[in-house]
Amino acid sequence: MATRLRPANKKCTVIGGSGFLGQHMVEHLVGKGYTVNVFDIRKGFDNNKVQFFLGDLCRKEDLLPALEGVMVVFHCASPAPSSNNRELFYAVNYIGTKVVIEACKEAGVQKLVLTSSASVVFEGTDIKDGSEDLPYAKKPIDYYTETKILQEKEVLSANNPEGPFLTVAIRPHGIFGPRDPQLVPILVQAAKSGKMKFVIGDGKNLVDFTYVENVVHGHILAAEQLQRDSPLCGKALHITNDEPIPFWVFMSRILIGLGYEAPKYRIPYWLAYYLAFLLSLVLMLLRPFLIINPTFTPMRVALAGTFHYYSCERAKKLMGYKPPVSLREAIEKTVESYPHLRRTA
Ligand SMILES: NC(=O)C1=CN([C@@H]2O[C@H](COP(=O)(O)OP(=O)(O)OC[C@H]3O[C@@H](n4cnc5c(N)ncnc54)[C@H](O)[C@@H]3O)[C@@H](O)[C@H]2O)C=CC1
Ligand SMILES: CC(C)CCC[C@@H](C)[C@H]1CC[C@H]2C3=C(CC[C@]12C)[C@@]1(C)CCC(=O)C[C@@H]1CC3
Repeated sequence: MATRLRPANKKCTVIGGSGFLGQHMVEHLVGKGYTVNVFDIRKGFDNNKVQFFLGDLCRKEDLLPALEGVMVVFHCASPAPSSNNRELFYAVNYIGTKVVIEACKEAGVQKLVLTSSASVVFEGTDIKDGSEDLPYAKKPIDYYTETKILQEKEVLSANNPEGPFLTVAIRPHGIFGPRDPQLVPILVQAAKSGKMKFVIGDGKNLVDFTYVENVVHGHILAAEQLQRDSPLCGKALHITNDEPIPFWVFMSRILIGLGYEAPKYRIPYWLAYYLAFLLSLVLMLLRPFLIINPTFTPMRVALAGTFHYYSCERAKKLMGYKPPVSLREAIEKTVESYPHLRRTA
């Protein structure tokens, strides 16, 4: 196994460090004795142990000051997946990532760890224990995923041990945990407005949900073990909780934990998908007059009604990954962290 980073090499930058995953990354890195720079378009929190650099990753001149003397860059910035802004996804995830690579090389950064997504291979049909060797989706489920594919390809092909500039992509799936602005808040909002009554499909489809601290652990392991001649160089690695769970069991545990009822009726998958598709067409036609962001989108129905879980054998074998937090503990910690979303009478 490769040697760990020496203290002198422990200066890093977290691009997207104000976001959900980014903030957890920063806390763990500081706890492990790293000197941490945060680069983001917004300041998401206060911490006098880290240095903030505010700017747009699409601008090299904004990035360069945040990369001075830095050995490792973690790139976990992206526009929110629920956004409809195609131009923004392309500009930030694809063009912006090329700028990140250029800036890293210019600043002498030696390692780039990208937060990719396991969804880069998902086309809306079942994936069971999928490995990293599955081909990229030819028809990605949305534009966010299309640009995550372009981004990952850029980062992995930039790997150049001679540089040395070493790259690796971490592919988590369904990240959840304290302070997540997406999964639990959207679920609770849907429950509050009476929309969480139906299980889509037969409820048996297994999905990976990954606790944020396990995702952080996977990133830090990869950074520390990314060395010239390491088998991690230029590779993508799934990082999951390694405990796939039926989608609706997971959702029900969160809902019940927060005092809401679990969905109890069934709707066939194809019916839910076509209803969501029809709704999205109607809302598209209405867009010049009225903007509504629906809870049920074809993409969410596909995520809720199909099997999609991934093998993390490669991460186990190549870097000794083992999720530190079990799913049971992760759900408990998550539920406890949202007292403000708990049902009141
Ligand atoms: N949340 C999830 O379930 C999953 C997320 N991912 C990936 O993990 C990464 C982190 O996601 P989250 O923390 O959930 O998202 P987030 O939205 O909480 O954080 C993203 C951060 O990127 C920043 N950002 C966006 N555009 C920027 C720009 N042009 N310049 C500088 N900073 C910019 C935002 O201000 C935000 O702080 C993303 O790359 C996402 O694609 C992958 C798999 C699953
Ligand atoms: C209303 C319900 C049908 C579902 C509510 C929960 C959803 C908001 C989440 C369930 C699976 C999640 C997920 C993502 C976002 C939030 C969910 C759709 C991602 C799309 C986030 C970005 C990725 O890279 C992939 C994720 C897959 C799972």
